[in-house]
Amino acid sequence: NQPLPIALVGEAILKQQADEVRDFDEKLSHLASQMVASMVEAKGVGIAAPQVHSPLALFIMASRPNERYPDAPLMDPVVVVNPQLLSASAELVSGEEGCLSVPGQRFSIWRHQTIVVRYQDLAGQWQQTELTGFIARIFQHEFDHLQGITLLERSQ
Ligand SMILES: O=C(NO)N[C@@H](Cc1ccccc1)C(=O)O
Ligand SMILES: [Zn+2]
Repeated sequence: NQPLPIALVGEAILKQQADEVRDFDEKLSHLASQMVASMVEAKGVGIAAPQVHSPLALFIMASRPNERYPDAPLMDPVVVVNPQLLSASAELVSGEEGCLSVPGQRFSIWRHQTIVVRYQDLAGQWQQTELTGFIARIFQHEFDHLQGITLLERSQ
């Protein structure tokens, strides 16, 4: 799973609405593993398929403490397919975000503190869970990418 080139803000792929994933096959699993390799190489804690030039509704969340995010909570990497945002707290929280498509910059972004989400895993099984804090932040950031939105459109 060779790392893939990461699209930079301004490229059309980052402005598109991602397509629903329909085939839960080995190609999908291979793309997910290439995304993980690309994210790890870039020291990221998340990455969305459009960022590796694939307009699919698919992203990785993999919060872990590293030099870019020393306070990030540790979680097992999660592959999120065809995500839906079911509900979001009225409470918003401002926090620092980076984006692998906007290298070397940080932005203060408002996000919902808590969200309830539904998505499919690589086997196509539906999962539903509540996320909060930094992991909810990563989900919202990646979910934006699938709608063609980057943090530049969100920065206060
Ligand atoms: O660009 C991406 N993902 O799209 N990667 C971001 C993910 C992220 C999201 C929210 C807060 C911090 C970090 C990164 O810096 O690893
Ligand atoms: Zn991003």
